[in-house]
Amino acid sequence: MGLFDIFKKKTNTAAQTEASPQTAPDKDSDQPATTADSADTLDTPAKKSDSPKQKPTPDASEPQEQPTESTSISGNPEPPATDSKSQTATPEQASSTAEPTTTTEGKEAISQETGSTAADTAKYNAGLTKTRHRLRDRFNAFLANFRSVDEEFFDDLEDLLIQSDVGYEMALKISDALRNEVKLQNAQSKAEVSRVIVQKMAEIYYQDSQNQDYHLNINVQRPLNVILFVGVNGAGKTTTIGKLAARLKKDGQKVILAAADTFRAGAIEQLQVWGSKVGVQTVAHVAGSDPASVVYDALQLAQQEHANVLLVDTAGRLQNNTNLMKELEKIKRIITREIPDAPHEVLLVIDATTGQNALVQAKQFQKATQVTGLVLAKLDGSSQGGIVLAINDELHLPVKLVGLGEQMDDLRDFDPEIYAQGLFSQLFQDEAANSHE
Ligand SMILES: Nc1nc2c(ncn2[C@@H]2O[C@H](COP(=O)(O)OP(=O)(O)OP(=O)(O)O)[C@@H](O)[C@H]2O)c(=O)[nH]1
Repeated sequence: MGLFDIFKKKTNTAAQTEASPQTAPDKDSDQPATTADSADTLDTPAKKSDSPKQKPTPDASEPQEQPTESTSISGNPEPPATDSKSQTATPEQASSTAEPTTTTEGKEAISQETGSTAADTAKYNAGLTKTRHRLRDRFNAFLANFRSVDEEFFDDLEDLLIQSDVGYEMALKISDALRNEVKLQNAQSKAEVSRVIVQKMAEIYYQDSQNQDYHLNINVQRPLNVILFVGVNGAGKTTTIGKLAARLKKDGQKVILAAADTFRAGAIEQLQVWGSKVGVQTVAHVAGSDPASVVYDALQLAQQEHANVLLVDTAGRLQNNTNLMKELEKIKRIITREIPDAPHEVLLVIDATTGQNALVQAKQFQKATQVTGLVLAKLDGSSQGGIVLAINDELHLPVKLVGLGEQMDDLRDFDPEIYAQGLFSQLFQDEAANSHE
C-alpha cells in the first residue's frame, strides 16, 4: 500500500475533527523595562511580501555590532558567583490546578505506525484547521481555472505553492516532480491532475521527513538533560517550557526550570507561575541580573537535587544583536563546562503564525547558534502551518514539538505522518469528490 493509500485509508477512518482552533491571543503586553531592552529585543521582522516567486531573503539587518549595552559581558571565563538573590519556587506552592488537564488520551489505542493516539490525531487535525482550509481554498480556486496541463499551469501551481508557505525550494521541487508524474500517469483531466498533485505533495513531504530525527534528545539514563530554549520575543518559549515541564513531570521526570530571561521582569514571573502550576522548582534572580549566573545556579541545584531535566528559558532576542548572541554563547559555555555533552538540545521556538518569517528567523538563528531542533508554537492559530515543509526542506532542521494551544496539555511531539495527514486530508476528500466529476 502506497503512502497515498495509507493517507486515504486513514482519512476515511480518522474522526474528522474540525473543531474551531483557539485563536492565539495578543502578544504579551509587558514592555521591556529599559531603553536598552527595547533596542536589543527586536520585534518579529516585517511580514513577507505577497509577490509571487519572491524568494524569501533574510532580514536586511544581518548580524552587526551594536553599541555596548549596559550589562557588559566579561570576556573572562565565569563561574558566576552563586547569587544570594536566587529564588526558587517550591512545588508545594502549586495550586490545585497543578495537574495537567485531564484528557482521554490514556484510554486511547496507540497507533502501531506512529506511536500516537487517536486523540493526538484529532488534536493535530483541529490545530491544522486554518492551514488546511487556506490550502484547500487556494487549491480549489486554482483548479477552478483549470484548462489544460501546460507551462502556464505549472507556473501558476508554483505561485500557489509559494503563497501557501511551503517555501520556494519546496514549491519548485513539487512542481518539477509533478511535471514528470503528470506525463508518466498521462493525467489530463482536472480530477486526475488534482489527484497527482496531492499524491506527489504527500510523497515528497514524506520522503523529506524520513531523514530527520524528530525525537527530543532526552535520555532517562543521563544524570541531567539540559534543554535551552531560544527565539524572538513572544514566540512562545515560556509557554512551551511550562507545557513540556508538565508533560515530563507527568512521565515521572524530575524537572527544574531556569528563568534566564532576566531582560524582562514579566518573563521571570511568567515562568515562576508556570513552575508553580506544574509543581516544579524555578530558579530565578532579580530582573536585570546576569542570565549566565541564573543558569549556573540552576545547574547546581539540578545536580544536587538529582533532577532529570533542566529547561532553560532565555530572553527574546534577535540574532542580529551581537551582544545578546554573546550572552547566549556564555550561557552555553557555562552549561558545557558543568556538563560536557550539554546542552542536549538547543530548541528554537518559532511562531507558526508568522509564516515565511519563521523560516527567515530559523535561518538567522541557525547561523548564530547551533540550533538542534524547532518548536513550532501557535500552530493552532496559524493558517501558515505549511511552513514546516519549507523549514524541513531548506534547513534540514527537525521540528521536534508543536504548540497546539495555550493550555498545559497542548504540546505534542511533532509527528510527520499525522501532520501530513492533517494538512492533506481535506484535499484528499476533495480529490475523491472531484473524481466523480
Ligand atoms: N494559541 C496558542 N498560543 C500560544 C501557544 N504558545 C504560546 N502561546 C501564547 O503566545 C504568547 C507568547 O508566549 P510566551 O511563552 O510568553 O512567549 P516567549 O517567547 O516566552 O516571549 P518573551 O518572554 O517575550 O520572550 C502568550 O500569550 C502565550 O499564551 C500555542 O501553542 N498556541
